This record gives sequence, C-alpha cells and structure tokens, in this order.
Amino acid sequence: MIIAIDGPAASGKGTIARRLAAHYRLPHLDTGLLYRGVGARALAEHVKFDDEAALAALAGGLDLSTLDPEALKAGIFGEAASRVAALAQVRARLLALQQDFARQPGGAVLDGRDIGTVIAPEAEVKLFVTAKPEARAARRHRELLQRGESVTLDAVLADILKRDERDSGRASAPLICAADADILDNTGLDVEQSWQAALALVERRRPADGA
Ligand SMILES: Nc1ncnc2c1ncn2[C@@H]1O[C@H](COP(=O)(O)OP(=O)(O)OP(=O)(O)O)[C@@H](O)[C@H]1O
Ligand SMILES: Nc1ccn([C@@H]2O[C@H](COP(=O)(O)O)[C@@H](O)[C@H]2O)c(=O)n1
Repeated sequence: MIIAIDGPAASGKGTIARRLAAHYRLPHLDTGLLYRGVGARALAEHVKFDDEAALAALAGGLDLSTLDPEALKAGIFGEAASRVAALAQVRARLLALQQDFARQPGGAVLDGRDIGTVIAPEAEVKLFVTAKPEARAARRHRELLQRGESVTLDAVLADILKRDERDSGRASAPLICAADADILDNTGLDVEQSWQAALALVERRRPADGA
C-alpha cells in the first residue's frame, strides 16, 4: 500500500506520516528533506538560486543516507528548499529516487507536495493535510523556538505565506490537492485529534488485503 500525504508547510503532514508508517509498519520518506538537502548544499557551496544546471547537479549527487533531518529542519533551509524546488531540472533529478521508494515491495508512506499528483499518482491512499496559515505559523513558531531559533511569529507567518505561494504557483509539480485525495483540515485539532482523523480516513480507503 502506498500512502501519499501532501499539504502546505507546517500542516502536520510529517507528524501524521510518521505515525501512519509506524502503525502500518511501512517505510517513510519525508521528501521535503531532499529539497532541504539540495538547498543546504547550495547555501554551503554558494551556488546561486538561479543556476538551475548547478542546482540540478547538486540534486543528482544527493545521498539520502547522509542527510541530517534534525539539522535540515532549521528555518533557513525551508526557504532555500522552496527556491530550489521550483526548478524543473532539480525536481527531475529527484524523481527516480522518490518513485523507487514509493514502489518498493509492500509499499511506503511519503509526504511532500506532489506525492499524490506526480510521484505516486497510483497511491491507494491520498491525504491532503491542511490548516489555516495562522494555525500553521503558530505550530512552526513553537517548533523553531524549541529548537532554540530566535524568530517572531509574524516572520514565521510571512515565510509560510511566501512558501505557500511559491509552492502552489510554480509551473513544475505545484502544490495542489489530487482530485482523488481526502482533505483533512486540522485547524483547531491537536496532534492526537489530527492523527485520529487521519487514521479514520486511511482506514476507509485502505485495500482489504493491505497491499
Ligand atoms: N494538529 C496539530 N496541532 C498542533 N501542532 C501540531 C499538529 N500537528 C503537528 N503539529 C506540530 O507542528 C509542527 C509542524 O508539524 P509537521 O512537521 O508534522 O508539519 P509538516 O507539514 O510536515 O511540515 P513541513 O512544512 O516541514 O513539511 C511540529 O512541531 C508538530 O509537532
Ligand atoms: N515533495 C516535495 C516536498 C518538498 N518540496 C519543497 O521543499 C520545501 C521544504 O519542504 P518541507 O516539507 O520540509 O517544509 C517546500 O516548501 C517545497 O518547496 C517540494 O516542492 N516537493
């Protein structure tokens, strides 16, 4: 069974994806980490965000096993990720890795922006997890403060709105809800309520044999 989870920044899709993976004993890929990894290397190597060929080369050389999820969750890499993610050549270089992960025997859980539309349109279960920008900003703000980052709620909200616009407006694999996805708006739901709502939606769609 492939479970595809998409949605805007800080909607809680990663939290849900990790729990679904544990619940159904499926491998999980947070695809945002790939773009964050490319963005981080671009910053480290001073590659300009309009140098598509050079950024695509970085994407082609990405080694999943060396990515540090904790470090890549820093706010600065979210913005860098969304800039490199707008480039078609970068996305093309990351396509096979994600599709291979999705199509492994037994299935997988992937979360991102284009999983149900581009990476695994054949997924048996698709969730589009969303929440009002103010709710998402409050969550991300809390998370960044816990990480020790000094940032205002207004700055986080502005970043989220900018990223939403860039991710939804780009020509290549924009963030859109797949026509056959279930929408979960978890504004006003806490983590546990959001998880229970997601699980109920997945259970409704899950193939009887779990394949
Ligand atoms: N329903 C919820 N209510 C409150 N906080 C939540 C909820 N769901 C997730 N969170 C918290 O919000 C933050 C963002 O959640 P998460 O990382 O799952 O979002 P995401 O959509 O995967 O974000 P990203 O933009 O990095 O892909 C985390 O700190 C998480 O613990
Ligand atoms: N499938 C995906 C996943 C992510 N992106 C881009 O990466 C940025 C960071 O993603 P997070 O989920 O870690 O916040 C995001 O803003 C997207 O621009 C993507 O394009 N496709």
